[in-house]
Amino acid sequence: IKDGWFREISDMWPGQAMILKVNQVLHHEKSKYQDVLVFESSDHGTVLVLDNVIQCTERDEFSYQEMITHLAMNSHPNPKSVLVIGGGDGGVLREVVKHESVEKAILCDIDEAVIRVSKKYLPGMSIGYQHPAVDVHIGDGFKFLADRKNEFDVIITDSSDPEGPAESLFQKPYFELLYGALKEGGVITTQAENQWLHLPLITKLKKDCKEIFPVVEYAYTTIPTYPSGQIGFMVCCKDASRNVKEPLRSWSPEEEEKLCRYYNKEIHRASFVLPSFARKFLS
Ligand SMILES: NCCCCCc1nc2ccccc2[nH]1
Repeated sequence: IKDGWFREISDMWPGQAMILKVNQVLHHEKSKYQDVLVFESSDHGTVLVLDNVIQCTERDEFSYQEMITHLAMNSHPNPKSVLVIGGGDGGVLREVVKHESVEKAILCDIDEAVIRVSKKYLPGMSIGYQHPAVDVHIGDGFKFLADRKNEFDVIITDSSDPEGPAESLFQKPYFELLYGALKEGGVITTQAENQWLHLPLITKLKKDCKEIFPVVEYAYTTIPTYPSGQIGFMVCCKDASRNVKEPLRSWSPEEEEKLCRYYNKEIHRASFVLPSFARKFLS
């Protein structure tokens, strides 16, 4: 932080940077895995930063949390057991428990510092931890999945970027583990980066997933404080007949209004519609 501004400079998005005005640093520590920073911004609420990369801001986190969650949950007929890998802020859990069918929601994040800090400084997201169906496991998601077979209806990988502790969550062996941990008809979503910045990575990711899952589709959401203002998801299903581009279940318009600020059944469909420069690599 210099002269009261935070700059998100990274070689993952060369030559560009999001810059946010800092009112006050609330917390800064070196955890076992990464540098953890929380600051009060002038206009985007409280901001969580891991290794100098913005993970979420109070102003726009709902876009990402709702889409990564409901694209999966509403593509499943009756999700009862759900696993979240990463997502230590608790925002995805907050979204998962909006579905009455959920009987068990487990969150596995490698870094206890992210959970601790989110509970203290991000109450609007960490509220997800309070639900009775929720269990928390601190550890490597990769290892957690290795001995779980045929256990989950939905698995959401809310990871940070490939540079850092989440590196293994972007490689084919991880998707093999996801496939094995899912029950039949299971659905996954993963944080799958930005089509303007990471098209080769996303293309490789889709190729790897298609060698494992019969249904693989890339969708994206708009989120102003992520690099280039949007981020995508890989949505996969074990059931070859499932069309994940259409919500299998949906709330009424009134319920949608009450429950979500970004997700709705129309944007579920729209989020899979890609610009031509990306579609030709991701069809
Ligand atoms: N450069 C885009 C980064 C996307 C990060 C998504 C995200 N936000 C998170 C917050 C807490 C823990 C894990 C998280 N994963």
